[in-house]
Order: sequence, then structure tokens, then C-alpha cells
Amino acid sequence: MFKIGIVGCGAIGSFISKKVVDGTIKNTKVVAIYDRNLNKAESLSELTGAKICSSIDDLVKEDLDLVIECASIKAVEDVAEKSLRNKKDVLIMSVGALADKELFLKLQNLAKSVGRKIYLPSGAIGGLDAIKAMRLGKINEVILKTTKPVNALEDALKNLGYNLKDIKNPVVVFEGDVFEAIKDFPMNINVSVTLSIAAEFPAKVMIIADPKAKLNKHEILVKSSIGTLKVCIENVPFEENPKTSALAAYSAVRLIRDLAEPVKVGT
Ligand SMILES: NC(=O)C1=CN([C@@H]2O[C@H](COP(=O)(O)OP(=O)(O)OC[C@H]3O[C@@H](n4cnc5c(N)ncnc54)[C@H](OP(=O)(O)O)[C@@H]3O)[C@@H](O)[C@H]2O)C=CC1
Ligand SMILES: O=C([O-])CC(=O)C(=O)O
Repeated sequence: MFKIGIVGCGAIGSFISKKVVDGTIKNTKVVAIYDRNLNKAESLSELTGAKICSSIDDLVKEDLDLVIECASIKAVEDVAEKSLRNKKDVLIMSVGALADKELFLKLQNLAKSVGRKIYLPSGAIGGLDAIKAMRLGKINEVILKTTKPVNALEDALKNLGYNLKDIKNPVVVFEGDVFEAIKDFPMNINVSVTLSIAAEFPAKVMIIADPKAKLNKHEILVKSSIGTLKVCIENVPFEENPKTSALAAYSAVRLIRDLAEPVKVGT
């Protein structure tokens, strides 16, 4: 039995748990969970039978094969470092944290020294298999254009001083590099950091708030010496958390399921 622990019992944590319980992820058990919101941890515990831990320290001491971070950028350092130090592999959803190069290198070196893995799912985007192969040539440009409904960007837009009622037409609310993008939109643009890590090249990012949009759209352009990649993905958002595309959770489920598969398809 493959034993997992989950930090963050929101949209993604709940979805992964459901897929363990319904057998989509086979031979797996959710053993331990932690969320700063006890109510959310309690409903996931009812579903999975998992132990509710009182802290991240508590959770990483359990007998686990994999710890899944699906909480927030701020939680990543603690979850990943403590999981690795306790000899557990870790899957990170809040990949935006790794825009901090020092943190990225620290975790990478730690994983190497303890012989464990850090998994970064493709999340809400696609095409990373091709981009990783292109990286073996020369990458010249990486662009991500993300269009989301206004409510999906609500928290970040309010912090940036936008009055949401004034947005009547699609408006460019951000244009700049990946490092600034994730600072301004920490809950919306983790994918720009995943893309940049796969390409080993900092993405240029544009974010558009569209009051008529119903889907989270990510358009990727990568130019390289091997060829040009264009990917456009239009994701259905989660009802419980419209900031998050359902594909992000499906991507994590697929990654966990594939860990046990004898055949690996895609780069
Ligand atoms: N890689 C990718 O492609 C994608 C990544 N994401 C990221 O994945 C993460 C999970 O997303 P999602 O499930 O939709 O988020 P939710 O907000 O639905 O769930 C996150 C849960 O984690 C809790 N939480 C947040 N910080 C901590 C902490 N430090 N310790 C313990 N619990 C914490 C939250 O509590 P509270 O309610 O109190 O905040 C909430 O219950 C987010 O960081 C999101 O930005 C999302 C989409 C795509
Ligand atoms: O789910 C999405 O469409 C992307 C997202 O929120 C993120 O990358 O943070």
C-alpha cells in the first residue's frame, strides 16, 4: 500500500483524496492530513479515515511514502524541507514558491543529499514534455498569456487596487516577468513558474482579467533552436475554488497514479 500525507485540504487536496477513495489512484491510502482550517481537515478525515495532524512537523513523522503540498506558497518551504529531512518524497502544487532561486537550490540539494524526489506536476498547463526536450537545444523565448474570469483573480486584483466593478471589458492586469507575476498573483500563476523551471528560462507573463470569460485560459509560446511550441489550454475551474483549474488536480492525480506504472509515456 502506497501511503500519502496531504497538507492543504482545499480544492486540490479534496479532489486527490476522492480519487484515492474511489480507486482511480490504486493501492493507495491517505494516511495523514493537515490544514490550518480544522473543519476542512475534519471533512477529509471523514472521507479518507486519515489521521488529522496538528502541525506539519507532526505529519512528516508519520509512516508516509509521499507528502503532497496543496496549501499555499508560504507553506512550501516548511512542508518540503521537513518532508525531505524525514526521508519522504514530496509533491509540490504551489510551485510559485520555487521562483525563489535560493529556496529552489536548497530543496534540490537537500533532495539529492537524502536520496528523495521533489515532484512538480504540470498542473494547469500542458506541453512541458516537449519544452523539457527543447531545453536540450537552445531556448530563445518563453511567453505565457493567461486569461481568467475576474472572480478568479479577485484577491490579487483587490490587492493591486483594482475596483472589480470597473472591469467591464477584458483588461491586461499584468505584464512582466515570472518573478513579478508570482509576487502579484500568488494564487493564480504558479504555472508560470512551472513553465520557467521546465524551460530553464524565465517566462514573460501577461495576465488578462475578462469579465465574460468562464474558463481559465493559458496560452504558451516557446521558441527554441529545436522548434516552436504553441499550446492553448482552456480549463474548467473548480466550483469550490474558481482560482484553480480542475486540470491542476487531475494532473497531480495522474502523477501519483503513474508512480506505480511500469510504462512511462511522455518525456
Ligand atoms: N501548479 C499549478 O498548476 C496550480 C497550483 N495551484 C496552487 O495549489 C495550491 C492549492 O490550491 P487549492 O486546493 O485550489 O487551494 P484551496 O485554497 O482550495 O486550499 C488550500 C487549503 O490549504 C490551507 N492552507 C493554506 N496555507 C496553509 C498552511 N501554511 N498550512 C496549512 N494549511 C494551509 C488553506 O486554508 P485557508 O482556507 O485558511 O487559506 C486551504 O484550506 C495553492 O497554492 C494554489 O495556488 C492551484 C492551481 C494550479
Ligand atoms: O489553475 C490555474 O489555471 C492556474 C493557477 O491557478 C496557478 O497556476 O496558480
